[in-house]
Amino acid sequence: MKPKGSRLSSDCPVEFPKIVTGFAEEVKIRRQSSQGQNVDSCEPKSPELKYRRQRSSSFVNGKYRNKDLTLLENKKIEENNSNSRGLDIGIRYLPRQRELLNAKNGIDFTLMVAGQSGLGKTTFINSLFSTSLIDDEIEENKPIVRHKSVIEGDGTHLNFNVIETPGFGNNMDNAFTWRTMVNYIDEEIRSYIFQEEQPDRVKMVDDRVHCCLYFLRPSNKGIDTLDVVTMKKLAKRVNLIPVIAKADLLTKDELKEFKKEIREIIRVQDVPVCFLFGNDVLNATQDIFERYPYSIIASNEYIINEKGKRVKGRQYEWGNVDIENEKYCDFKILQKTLFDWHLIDLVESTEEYYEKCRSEMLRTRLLKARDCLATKSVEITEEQKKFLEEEMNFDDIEENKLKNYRCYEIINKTVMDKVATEWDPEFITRQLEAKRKFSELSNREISKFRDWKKSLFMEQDNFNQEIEQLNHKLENLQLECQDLEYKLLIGKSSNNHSTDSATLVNVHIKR
Ligand SMILES: Nc1nc2c(ncn2[C@@H]2O[C@H](COP(=O)(O)OP(=O)(O)OP(=O)(O)O)[C@@H](O)[C@H]2O)c(=O)[nH]1
Repeated sequence: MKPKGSRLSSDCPVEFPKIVTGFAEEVKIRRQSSQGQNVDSCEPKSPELKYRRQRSSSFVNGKYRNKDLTLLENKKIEENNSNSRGLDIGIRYLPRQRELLNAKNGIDFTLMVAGQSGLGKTTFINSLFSTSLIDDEIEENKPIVRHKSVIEGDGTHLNFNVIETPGFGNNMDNAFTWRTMVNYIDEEIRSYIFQEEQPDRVKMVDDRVHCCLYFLRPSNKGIDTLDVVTMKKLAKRVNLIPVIAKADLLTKDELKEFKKEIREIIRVQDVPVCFLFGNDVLNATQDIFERYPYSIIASNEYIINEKGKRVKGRQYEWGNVDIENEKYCDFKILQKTLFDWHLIDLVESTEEYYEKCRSEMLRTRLLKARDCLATKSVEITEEQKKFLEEEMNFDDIEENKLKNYRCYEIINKTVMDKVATEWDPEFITRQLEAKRKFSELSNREISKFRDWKKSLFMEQDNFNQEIEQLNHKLENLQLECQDLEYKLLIGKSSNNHSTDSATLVNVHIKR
């Protein structure tokens, strides 16, 4: 059984992180490879990118010295600087101080692994570090599972969160399966905005998603519609990087073709990769745009590679595959992209996106306050109503200054959650569908009622006609009776010879 606290449902914000002790080993591997052959082939060409990588790398490793120089040379530079008679006292040490501070505080990084079931997402996460972060027993009934870990190494640490989406795409109707992930990403942003408004911000939980690796099934038949739709939805709110899972199931040529095909589909379908980077850092992050989709082979098993080293790899009847060998897949490059080269780019771009969401949400709250005065869609007290009516200027929001905060208080998280639900595409589609069904049903009932009314009128007509015919018959019978009576009277009078002719005439006239 998995240890309690390492995996919790999305609705529980309090978690106990898992501390990974194997990171030092991982750093060592990284250092070895940075001096060795593997990384050389993917050295950045532009000086800017080189600088950014150095910056990211020295940050992650907790270093604040120039990596190209020895410790002694660094010390000499420092001494020279301190002997420069105060001429260069200034801001030149700020970056170093910032690096030290970052190294001390560590950094929060949340990675979402999305994609259809069984593509090796869990195995990939567990392959990243020398210790497994996720236990294999997954509770299928939870749509979002969060794993928290603290990765320690070289005097700094990384609060690494992994968001898994087990069972994605397993439903009969997958029309809105993407909504769970999209809602999670949006909700984390929303809840961070509201946490920032709290007086005590020490215990803030930051689970904003910085990057989403989207796992694509290895095939030579393109991408499923579900994957295209989901990537489209995710790409607008998170740095999305598509990856080809289980790349060992394709031959080298098939993999090359499949990569080309995916790039074409992504271009045609307009799915932006790492959308939050914007254009400013495009040069620095160009390698992601050039390389995607990354092909991955993942494994938690160890093998002995060609150099006799114990490495993570997969064993086949025909031989072994070292997953870190760039000849077979992009596992190592992706690992470096995420943790060595672009970690800060991913976090900072998400921060920028968050700022945009924040200002958008605050504006929405003010507009909602104006709407609720007009439509009474939110329950507010008389006092609040008076404040909104008399003191707020909704035409020029900036004019209100601090009064806006009072308004934010009235339109709180509960109201915004309701608004989010009302804007939810599934909610809207289901609402429209329900309306359509209701109108279909009521139209059917109305037409049934009309038919029934018509048949009733027809029956009534028939009855009226029958009544008329019966009346007619009755009248005829009455006439016949009177005729008979008359004839009877005439017969009697001729027999008696005393019949008063005037009376007979009267009777006849009456008839
Ligand atoms: N051939 C091959 N098999 C892999 C690879 N990665 C993972 N697997 C295998 O695929 C199976 C499923 O892997 P998981 O990591 O559980 O897949 P998942 O995407 O997490 O699955 P869900 O949790 O259901 O979403 C396991 O048997 C893994 O050993 C790979 O790169 N190549």
